[in-house]
Amino acid sequence: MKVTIVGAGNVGATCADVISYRGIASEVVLVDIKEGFAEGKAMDIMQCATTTVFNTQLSGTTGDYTKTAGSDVVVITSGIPRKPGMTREELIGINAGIVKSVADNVLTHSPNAIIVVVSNPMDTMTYLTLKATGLPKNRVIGMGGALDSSRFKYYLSKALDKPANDVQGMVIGGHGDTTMIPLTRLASYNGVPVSNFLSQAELDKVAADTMVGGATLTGLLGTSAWYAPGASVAYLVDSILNDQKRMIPCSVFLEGEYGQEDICMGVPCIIGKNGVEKIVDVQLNDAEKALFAKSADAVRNMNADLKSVL
Ligand SMILES: NC(=O)C1=CN([C@@H]2O[C@H](COP(=O)(O)OP(=O)(O)OC[C@H]3O[C@@H](n4cnc5c(N)ncnc54)[C@H](O)[C@@H]3O)[C@@H](O)[C@H]2O)C=CC1
Ligand SMILES: O=C([O-])CC(=O)C(=O)O
Repeated sequence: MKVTIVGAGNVGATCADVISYRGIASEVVLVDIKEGFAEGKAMDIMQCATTTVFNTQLSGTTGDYTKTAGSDVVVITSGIPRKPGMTREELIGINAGIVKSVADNVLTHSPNAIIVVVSNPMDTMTYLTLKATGLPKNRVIGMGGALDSSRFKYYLSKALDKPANDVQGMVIGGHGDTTMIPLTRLASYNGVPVSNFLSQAELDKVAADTMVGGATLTGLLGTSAWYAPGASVAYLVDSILNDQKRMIPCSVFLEGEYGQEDICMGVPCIIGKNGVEKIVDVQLNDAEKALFAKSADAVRNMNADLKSVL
């Protein structure tokens, strides 16, 4: 199976690295516009083949999309990341044009690919990709919920003082500092509701920390995060390529689900070889429904800014 990753920067290269050493795909092509950059990243990762022990064939190209031909999955990470103090939404002006032209280029050579959108503001970039390409909705998937959920589980595990892998939880809604919805009511420690162990104030803090998880890292690092984002993309790609049918919150096109239409937002999805195979309808309570509607209003406002590119 072949994966193309456009953008060989922090997130793209990390994703290529994880896909390679975990043997998720047989071939990975990295594409970037910076001369020699994707080639260099691919060569560096390939030189891990005998130490981390993998057989994935990784190559890089400066903008030659013929090398991406026949990809099963294309990941779009090209664009600028935010700096401390910025929101993801502020990136739309530059990233919309980049994402649209990249989507056109990849589809010319891989007309059957499933596209995973990572560039921010991710929900709006996913909507743009869907509208600009006219692809069926199962083949355009925004990655954000997998990452936000892994951060949620990290903060829950810290509050519980228990291993993160014993914690279950999910974040839905928009992938923004104020639009994410960590579902604390449904989170569990090995099946036992976390409310058995944590007070409401502790749960509220976990939710608040999760929502600004990306901003916290941006403040610490000077640019946005990449290890967990890259690994989260690889996790999603694994479920597609290996038809794992995992339930992963992803930003997908809604047509009435969760009370929303004509928008891409994070909801739990079954992800398999056909991309989005099902949207799982989780019964939200009234407070969660209100948060989802508010989140949708914010994402819809952002989508309105796409008028000049669509
Ligand atoms: N959805 C999510 O959960 C996450 C999204 N992001 C977003 O992913 C994007 C990438 O972040 P980083 O990798 O940290 O940035 P980065 O700056 O390290 O890498 C971006 C790369 O894209 C390349 N690029 C720009 N225009 C291009 C084009 N037209 N064609 C091919 N390559 C092009 C740049 O040369 C650069 O190497 C940002 O928009 C960031 O906000 C980052 C983390 C998580
Ligand atoms: O915070 C950012 O700008 C990058 C991102 O989406 C994340 O790490 O969640």
